Amino acid sequence: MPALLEVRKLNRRYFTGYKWFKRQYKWALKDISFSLETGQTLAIVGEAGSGKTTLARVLAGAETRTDGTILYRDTPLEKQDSKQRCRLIRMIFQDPSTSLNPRLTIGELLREPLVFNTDLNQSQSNKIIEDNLRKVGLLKEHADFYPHMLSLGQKQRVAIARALMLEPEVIIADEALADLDLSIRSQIVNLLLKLQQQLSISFIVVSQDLNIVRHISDHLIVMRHGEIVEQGPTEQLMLNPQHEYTERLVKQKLPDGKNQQIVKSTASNTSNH
Ligand SMILES: Nc1ncnc2c1ncn2[C@@H]1O[C@H](COP(=O)(O)OP(=O)(O)OP(=O)(O)O)[C@@H](O)[C@H]1O
Repeated sequence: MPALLEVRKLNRRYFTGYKWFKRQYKWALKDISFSLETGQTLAIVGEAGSGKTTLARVLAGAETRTDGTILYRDTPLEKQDSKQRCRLIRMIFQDPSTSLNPRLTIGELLREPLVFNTDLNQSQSNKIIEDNLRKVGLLKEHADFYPHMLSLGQKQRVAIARALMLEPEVIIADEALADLDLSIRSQIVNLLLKLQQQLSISFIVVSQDLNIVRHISDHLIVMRHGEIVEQGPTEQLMLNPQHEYTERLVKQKLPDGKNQQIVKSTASNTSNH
């Protein structure tokens, strides 16, 4: 069975200007290869500037790649039509306060992806909006609210509902939990795990927070200067890092990590994290 997503030798460079009349480039991604299975969570970690966001954006189609291949079930992603591709991979951003248009109600924000990508009528769309608000723990009445009327945690739930609207197979969360306080963050982690169990969604989670990463991910990619320095099962990488950089990262961000059990949580056992 082919992987849901397989990424082979992905590169992204940015033009940075001229030096002695020669074009100069910055390589944000160098020969990135990995695969993602259905219902699994892949976490991408690394210091600032290591290429995590660029990778997330290239995968989501928000950024072009310089070269390399992305296969969706053995077929190049670009062979999917653009609507199909939009449905396949959705993205959630760090700050819902800026990613949600303040002039639109929650209902209008959730309706947008349906309007652009489906032929559903008003009442069919209303039903999907209501269903997805419920799935993320909000009420159907929230459809009439504006973003500023919601807490940060509720806004991030709306962002998740918006990502769910087209029934994607992959959701990419770029530091989507970073701005939330600890208890709200636990609730959102729990929600993501519950959605994954119910809907078999695969997640790609970009995070600097190794505490979150170890609870949420099955596989881990460690990036540095645009390259993958190490990848493998999360537990294995955190308990027995092979690369000096991974070891340093684990020691730095998870000082007592090696003494703690590192397993992906299920929705039912995360309530006290
Ligand atoms: N549009 C661009 N033009 C030129 N360079 C860019 C551009 N976008 C990103 N870069 C560079 O590519 C590298 C990777 O950036 P990226 O934002 O992907 O890193 P990151 O790991 O997500 O960092 P952070 O954790 O700070 O978000 C950085 O050196 C950055 O300066």
